Amino acid sequence: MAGNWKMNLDHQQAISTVQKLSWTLKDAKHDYAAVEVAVIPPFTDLRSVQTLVDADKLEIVYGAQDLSRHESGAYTGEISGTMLNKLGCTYVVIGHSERREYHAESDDVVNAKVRAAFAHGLTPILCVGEGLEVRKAGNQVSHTLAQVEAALADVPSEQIAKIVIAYEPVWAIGTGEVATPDDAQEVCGAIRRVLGELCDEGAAAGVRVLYGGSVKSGNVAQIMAQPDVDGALVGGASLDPEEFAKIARYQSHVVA
Ligand SMILES: O=C(CO)COP(=O)(O)O
Repeated sequence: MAGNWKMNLDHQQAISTVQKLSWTLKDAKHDYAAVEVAVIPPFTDLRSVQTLVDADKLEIVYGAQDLSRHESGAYTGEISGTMLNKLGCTYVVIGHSERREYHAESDDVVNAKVRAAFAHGLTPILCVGEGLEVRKAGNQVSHTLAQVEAALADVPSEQIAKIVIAYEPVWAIGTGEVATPDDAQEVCGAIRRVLGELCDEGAAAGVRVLYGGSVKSGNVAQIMAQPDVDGALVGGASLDPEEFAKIARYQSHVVA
């Protein structure tokens, strides 16, 4: 379960949020081996989160929301994979729809960033998903698979086996309009099939495919019950540590 904070919470708020998340999960005796918990704060929070996680030996992992495709140099405002690695990041979100839309990130840029992440020992959380027009036309599967294939062009199969893919239908992000469990399964299942073609079926079975878009504690269990949904990339609901802890603990509130 990964919490994408987007442009919310400064470094002081980050410390109290991660502390509360960790206490809540500790009280509930959360099994981190069963459900990994990651936070994805803004760049300016990462050093504070690293210091807290290291000092208190927390099992929560963390990552960044973007990285530069470049190694170093005259790229004002950009952050390299080397820098994120040094901050102890496990993950980096790549190709979020907000970056594709507001920063004109093309599939080529996304592909270069995926390769840069792997080159620096970071696990990409590659975001893909269709907008409303594509969904209305019924082309969500072909659109999303084309994004996956473009993002993974020339990425070696050993690396593809380690990637995390987040299917985030754009019309479900921040709208309260959650995709139905069947909608999520349709595209997540198709993503896994194409991963099987790009590496092999065994490796594809082990890739974590997440769903993202208006996930809350009240709807996460039905989505997680789908065979090809392995986790969630949570936006708004991850800003509240108690709510995010409930999402991570979805197994404890499944009604049998
Ligand atoms: O974009 C998302 C996560 O990356 C989803 O955001 P919301 O959970 O706020 O809809």
